Amino acid sequence: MTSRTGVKDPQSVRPDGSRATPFAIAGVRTIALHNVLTRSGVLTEILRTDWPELSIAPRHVILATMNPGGITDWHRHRMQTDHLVAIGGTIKLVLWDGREDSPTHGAADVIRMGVMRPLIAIVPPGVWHGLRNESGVPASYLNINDVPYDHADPDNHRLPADSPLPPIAL
Ligand SMILES: Cc1cn([C@H]2C[C@H](O)[C@@H](COP(=O)(O)OP(=O)(O)O[C@H]3O[C@H](C)C(=O)[C@H](O)[C@H]3O)O2)c(=O)[nH]c1=O
Repeated sequence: MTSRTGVKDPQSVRPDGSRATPFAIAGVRTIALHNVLTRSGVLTEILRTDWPELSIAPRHVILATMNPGGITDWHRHRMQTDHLVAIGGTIKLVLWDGREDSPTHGAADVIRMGVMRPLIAIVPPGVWHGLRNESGVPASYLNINDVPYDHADPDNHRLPADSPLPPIAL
């Protein structure tokens, strides 16, 4: 209930800036990336196959650019595990667990992605997800995954961006 004193903030981050709470959806996680200041600018390692946190063999990489305010459909994959990395602009990634056999079925999460605090957001198969470009400029991301895209039989199932089914808005 809202009182005249307002609603107190819960803890959202730890003193080191990491998330204070685990993700609600089983299997959703992030890998922190690190910017290195160089003589000429900034350098960021995006992915190394010798990282122990990496649980896929990367086999397909796409670069996608979203227009300012652009939004994708809700979609999910049967086989591929998306590894999403924002490389320009600010992107809101919204996730909803549609896996009937999941212990967190119905749960939702939000991950904000941008180059200021780079990360890999990992989306397991079966988890509905959609992206919104929250910045006023084009926003780009890489999707690194483990199943080469099949043009004749795409591993994509969709709901409209404004579907009333998810418990959370894109
Ligand atoms: C993924 C892909 C797509 N395409 C073609 C097929 C369509 O004509 C067009 C757009 O693809 P799609 O409608 O799948 O794009 P989004 O809905 O933005 O979704 C994409 O970005 C989100 C975050 C995802 O997780 C998907 O894996 C990825 O498909 O590019 C290709 O030619 N090659 C490819 O590898």
